[in-house]
Amino acid sequence: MNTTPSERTTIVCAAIIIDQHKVLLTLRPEDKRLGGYWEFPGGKLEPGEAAHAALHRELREEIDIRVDIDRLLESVHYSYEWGTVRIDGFLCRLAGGTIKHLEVADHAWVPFDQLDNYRILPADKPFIEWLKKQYQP
Ligand SMILES: Nc1nc2c([nH]c(=O)n2[C@@H]2O[C@H](COP(=O)(O)OP(=O)(O)OP(=O)(O)O)[C@@H](O)[C@H]2O)c(=O)[nH]1
Repeated sequence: MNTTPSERTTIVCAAIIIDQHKVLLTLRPEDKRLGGYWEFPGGKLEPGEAAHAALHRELREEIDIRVDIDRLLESVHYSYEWGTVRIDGFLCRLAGGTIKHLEVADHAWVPFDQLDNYRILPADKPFIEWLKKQYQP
């Protein structure tokens, strides 16, 4: 049976958490696919799971924080050699907790004008470009 492109797309939620003109990036562990790249915390939706619920779950599992979700910034489609992802990037504010490295190798609060210094997953480019536009020297 043929599958449509949407059936082959992995849906991922990502939290773009902004605090005092800095954004939170997390470092993927070396033993994961695309290890060593920086990304926004988040992950794959489980079957039947809503995006907001997935985001809260992933943030608890990966770094043990809580957020308030403001809005969906953008859905980005990107094809890696192993498959296509749709990343739903949500603008968020920190609501509680202290960051722990439960499933990440490191974290950084990055000023928008220093994002180019980080090796970030290529799919995240539209989010990065949007953040850089928010920086007004
Ligand atoms: N969390 C996250 N994933 C991203 C981003 N950008 C991006 O391309 N991805 C891709 O989306 C997928 C998310 O998978 P993941 O490995 O983080 O999710 P997960 O924790 O649920 O997966 P796992 O249970 O297989 O370990 C990965 O293929 C990752 O490369 C991003 O900014 N944040």
